[in-house]
Amino acid sequence: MAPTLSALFQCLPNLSALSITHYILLLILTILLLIYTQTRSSTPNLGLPPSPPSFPLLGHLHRLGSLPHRSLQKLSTIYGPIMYLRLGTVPTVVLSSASAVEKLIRFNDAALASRPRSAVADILLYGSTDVAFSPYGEYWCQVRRICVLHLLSTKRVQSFGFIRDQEVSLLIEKIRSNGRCDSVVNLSQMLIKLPMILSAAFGHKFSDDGTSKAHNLLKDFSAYLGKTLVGEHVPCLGWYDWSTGIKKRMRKTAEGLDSFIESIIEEHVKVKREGLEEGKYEDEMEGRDLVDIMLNIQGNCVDTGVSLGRNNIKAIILDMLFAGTDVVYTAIEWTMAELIKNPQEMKRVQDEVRSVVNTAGKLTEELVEKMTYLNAAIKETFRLHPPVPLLVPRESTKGIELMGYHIPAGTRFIINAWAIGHDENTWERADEFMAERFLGSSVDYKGQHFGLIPFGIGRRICAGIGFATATIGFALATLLHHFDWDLPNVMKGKPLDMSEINGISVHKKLDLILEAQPYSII
Ligand code: HEM
Repeated sequence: MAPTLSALFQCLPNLSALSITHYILLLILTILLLIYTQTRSSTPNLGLPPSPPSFPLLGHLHRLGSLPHRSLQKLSTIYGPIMYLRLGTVPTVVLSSASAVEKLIRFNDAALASRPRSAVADILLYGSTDVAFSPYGEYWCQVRRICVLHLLSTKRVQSFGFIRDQEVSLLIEKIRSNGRCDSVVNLSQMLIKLPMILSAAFGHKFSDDGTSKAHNLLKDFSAYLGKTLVGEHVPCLGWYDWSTGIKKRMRKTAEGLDSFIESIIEEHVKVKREGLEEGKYEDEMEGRDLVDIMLNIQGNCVDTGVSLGRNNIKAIILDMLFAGTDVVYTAIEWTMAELIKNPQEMKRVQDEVRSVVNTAGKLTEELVEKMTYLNAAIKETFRLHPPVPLLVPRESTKGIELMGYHIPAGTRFIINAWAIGHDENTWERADEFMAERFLGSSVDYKGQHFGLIPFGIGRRICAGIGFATATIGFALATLLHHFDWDLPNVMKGKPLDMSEINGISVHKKLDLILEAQPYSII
């Protein structure tokens, strides 16, 4: 399959924003590249995995398209579950099957525990000093440990149960009061205002305005983290990023988020200062939120071995903020969309939730854990719509032998969790939503079953699985218990639009607008 002109243009974002001069420049460049387009296979015989034809200079960048998880999955049906791509100058291996990932992680977890340097993460995450993008090493180990210990451990997650309860009750109240005028609800817009992580991690109450503002910035943050900067991959085309103004826009988003996080930190500093002045502030960690704890550790590396500066703290807060709001909300939205698309599944889940709650008298997180059909529906959604479909890229720190190929150190690894979830070799009727496939099955998403890896795998697996699943399960059970959900009359009989919009987390493109009828026990 020869690379096409239109395919090339797909990889270059925001072309519509370009002037005619840029188009002409690009056209000339493209023609030059086409003149030099070579052979059907660009893989030199170095024992590397199969590779599609490529352009000189751009390599396979143009193959990513606007939804890379889908483009790469299509390519994998031709070139196999392990493919070699050259993204500009960046050697990249893409894995698209459970068995390929299992072989990779079982034997090479440590060699694959680092992240590649990313110019986007450097701009947005204070030089990649957060947990998710920092390279493997002592700093990563310590900051991950701090987050797990003080925010994400099972004990801490349980202790935030009352916050989830409060926030979800508020959401239900908002939907009810909206329903007094109109039973049609923009559920997506309601969900983005669920500020559970804000309250849990930052001990902070935000207005609807505050959470909406933060959410809009986080939406851009996600979109940028999912982008491929041309100049990062092909340094001599760095002018292209400059000409589109993308870096300038990224910096603006970073500044917006910075001032939001500064306000959180400043409030903590003020409370601490006032407390100390009044002799009421105790230094013990128990009961303090993550920001307090990091401020206490700031500049003091005796206990932890790392010294946290203000920017490090902000980077870590941003990680938690993004994962705890945007990614969690994405999962709830996809599950509701699938249940609406599959009314029989909706009925089974809702019958289960209501029967459990009606018997117990009140919904609790312990009860949610026991709701087998609801939990099966959540797993099925993670399979079909992993919120972070390409996980977060890895980079090999030493040479690896994998499936008969030799992959040198310094190679980027993309693991396509979306392709794995849609793989007919692992899943029967893979494109259908069938929650019951998980009933009585031990398959879960905690990194032991390589066919279902929405939270990743190995030592860089998501640190917030407990927080995420407690929030998602409780929010969904409450929504399904309190309301009957359907499409609004004008949309009935039409297929629900499930288009996606790209980012590091992949959202539903269109808001989920539903009719919510309050449920009452007769
Ligand atoms: C549905 C919700 C979520 C999904 C699908 C998700 C998914 C992921 C994925 C795919 C990774 C990369 C794993 C890898 O490289 O193998 C990751 C990393 C991470 N996640 Fe989550 N996540 C979710 C929620 C959360 C929450 C609520 C938090 C914390 C508040 C969190 C904190 C983290 C952190 C700190 C990392 C970086 C781990 C590391 O690099 O060591 N996540 N997550």
